[in-house]
Amino acid sequence: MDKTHANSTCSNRPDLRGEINWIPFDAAAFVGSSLRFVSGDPEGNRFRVSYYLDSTQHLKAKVWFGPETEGPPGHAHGGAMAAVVDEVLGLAAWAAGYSIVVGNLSVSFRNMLPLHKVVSVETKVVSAEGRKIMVHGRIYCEKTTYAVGECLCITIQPKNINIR
Ligand SMILES: CCCCCCCCCCCCCCCC(=O)SCCNC(=O)CCNC(=O)[C@H](O)C(C)(C)COP(=O)(O)OP(=O)(O)OC[C@H]1O[C@@H](n2cnc3c(N)ncnc32)[C@H](O)[C@@H]1OP(=O)(O)O
Repeated sequence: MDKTHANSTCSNRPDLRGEINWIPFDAAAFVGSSLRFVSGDPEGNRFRVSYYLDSTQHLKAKVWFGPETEGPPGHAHGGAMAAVVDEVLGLAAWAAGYSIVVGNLSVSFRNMLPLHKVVSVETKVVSAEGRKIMVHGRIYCEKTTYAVGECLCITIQPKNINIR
């Protein structure tokens, strides 16, 4: 699949191509292969995820919510959306150069997310004060916002985590 061409439509097929000027970001090469819960099964029926950096170096993701993310009939479980926000916003801090774990995560669910939908996740590191890195982001497709997240990340010593 060519991930370099624009795709701004809300297809029901898991087309995870990025938008114009997004550059593929290899999360496993960057932080190791431990991120299996959300992005570790690219052929599975839970999530399928592709990561990118946009032209301003902010981390973006295209995420397909498969049938195994179901909560309300036909729609994604809130925990599934929260898991995506947790991973993508945490990874955004890593991509910005901070070795972190997530200390506190706030997720506001704004619209029900239909299963089989490809959505985008945008992120922004909004502050860095001492060990506290604040990352904001949201899950959206075109004009619809499904969830908004605020993620307080705490820096750790890299030796406290083993990369696999
Ligand atoms: C070499 C590379 C390895 C690579 C490796 C790959 C990793 C690849 C990652 C990919 C991207 C991640 C994607 C998934 C992200 C997760 O899901 S991470 C998993 C979920 N999170 C956790 O399990 C974290 C569990 N919590 C902890 O381990 C510890 O509480 C923490 C967060 C490390 C903090 O503990 P601590 O180091 O003892 O620090 P502590 O002195 O308590 O707090 C430091 C400061 O932070 C504040 N703080 C701490 N926790 C909180 C909180 N929950 N709320 C508010 N403030 C807090 C404190 O108030 C304190 O503030 P100040 O007093 O300095 O003003």
